[in-house]
Amino acid sequence: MTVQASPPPLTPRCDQTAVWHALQQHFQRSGQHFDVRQALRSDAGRFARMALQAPGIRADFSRNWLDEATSGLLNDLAHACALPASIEALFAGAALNTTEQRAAWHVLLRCPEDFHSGDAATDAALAETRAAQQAFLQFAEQVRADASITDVVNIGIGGSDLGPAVVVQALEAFRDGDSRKGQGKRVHFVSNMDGDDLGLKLRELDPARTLFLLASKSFGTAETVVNAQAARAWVLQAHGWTGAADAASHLPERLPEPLRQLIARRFVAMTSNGQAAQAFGVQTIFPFSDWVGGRFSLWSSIGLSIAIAVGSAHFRALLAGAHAMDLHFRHTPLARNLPVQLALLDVWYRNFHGLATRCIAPYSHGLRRLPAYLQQLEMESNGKGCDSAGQPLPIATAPVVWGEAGTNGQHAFFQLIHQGPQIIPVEFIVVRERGLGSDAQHRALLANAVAQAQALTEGRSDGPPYTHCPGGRPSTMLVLDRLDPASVGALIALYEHRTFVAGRLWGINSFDQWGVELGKMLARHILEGGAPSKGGEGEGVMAWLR
Ligand SMILES: O=P(O)(O)OC[C@H]1O[C@](O)(CO)[C@@H](O)[C@@H]1O
Repeated sequence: MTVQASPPPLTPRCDQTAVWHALQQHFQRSGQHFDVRQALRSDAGRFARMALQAPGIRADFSRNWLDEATSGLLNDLAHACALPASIEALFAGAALNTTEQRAAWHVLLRCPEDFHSGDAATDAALAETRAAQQAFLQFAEQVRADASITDVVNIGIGGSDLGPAVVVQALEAFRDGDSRKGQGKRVHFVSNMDGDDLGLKLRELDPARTLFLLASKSFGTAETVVNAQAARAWVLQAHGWTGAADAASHLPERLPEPLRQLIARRFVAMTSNGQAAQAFGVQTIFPFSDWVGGRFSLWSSIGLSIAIAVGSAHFRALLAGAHAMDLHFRHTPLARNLPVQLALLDVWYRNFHGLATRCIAPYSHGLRRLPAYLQQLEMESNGKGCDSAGQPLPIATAPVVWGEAGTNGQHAFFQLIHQGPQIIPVEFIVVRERGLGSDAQHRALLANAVAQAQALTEGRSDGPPYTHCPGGRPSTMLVLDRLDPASVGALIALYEHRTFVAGRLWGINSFDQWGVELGKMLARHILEGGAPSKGGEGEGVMAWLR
């Protein structure tokens, strides 16, 4: 559905406010010399004062380079940038994606059944959204009940892969039954254009028992189209197709009726471009609105793989968790608002301390792909060099986000974080309740997370110099009570809102991705036989690849 979205509010960019200059002075005077180790030692109330609570998640900010003066100024900055107006604009469905004149209205997808906005256009969008949701959730239940299907393969990339993949992995414990006994579905994700991604999966699959979910907002993304075509060819060949192997020969109008029906049974699509999906041969299509951005789409029919894996009730619980975070974000004063405080910390570290990266360390096997998901969410949204008015930005924007599940990261890159010369803020994510392991295993895992945070702050100065760790290094700890649908929903919504807030402060349109488009355009050109750009290394490399 396309809605006539109102224009976004014109809010000041952070570096154009008077508070920015006050922050610069504060940084010069004292902010840059802040000693978190000293702050923790001298202030017994620091942890309690700096702890924040949001639905399903608690956050310890006390190990950050923040004092009251800094926090006060950062909160002033948020007000000076009219952040509350931006938050309202997000919820009102304003056209925040200015280059594409679209709203970024993913919050609407998680509104509970009984929610009425009181605004006719919003209620109409809600009604359409609910009908679409009902349809794909019903289908998910049908698939779950269909013993003839053992495997489901989601083919998509970027937001049409990472969001659902992270959630399915995180909620593995909620995927009922053993698929080998016909009690649940194995859910696979294929994204890479490299044929080995799909090829290796297909080796394990039975074409008569596999359902393909084609996840693509545009239904034009090269990786997804190529993989979908390869999957269609595989299904056709397995069912006796001896015709030509090229994709054009597999279009529905070229297939005999039984094979056309076969493709319609084996492939469904979640897309905003139903026409292209139909042309491919899909008949079961779950649409979603153009105001759902790719990296914010797991709440829409793009989340079908999640609903098949864990069931529609758990999918609704995921939405409810995200909605609870939406309410926190919309209604909590900025100083206690978790997404806002995380985004302000990003501004403080990136723009004042010059810290170029942030490490994500989920101490949870279920959340091991979260760093990859956040890379797209944060870097595709806020990795921009000009503001929404088209002006080049004189300030840094999104940090490089990276990471790995703890404790694996401890035995890989934590050495550099402890003793290397550059400072890398770490975001620990821990889950209080254990999963499948024993109590002892879980206690050891949590002890390691806390120990890392402590080691970063306290450091070490005894022993020979090579054992010294400077300490004083910043970290934040996010604590989930348990890894369940509601808290996973809340966690992802938290990151979405944090990304949005940082983007608004930097004056960025967080909802487009023109840099990615350039690469796509050039790849198409080269594939069609066009020469790579003149004068560079491009031609030489192409010669090697021929
Ligand atoms: O869902 P689509 O249209 O296939 O797009 C996939 C992904 O490609 C991008 O457009 C660019 O990476 C993402 O924003 C999006 O999530």
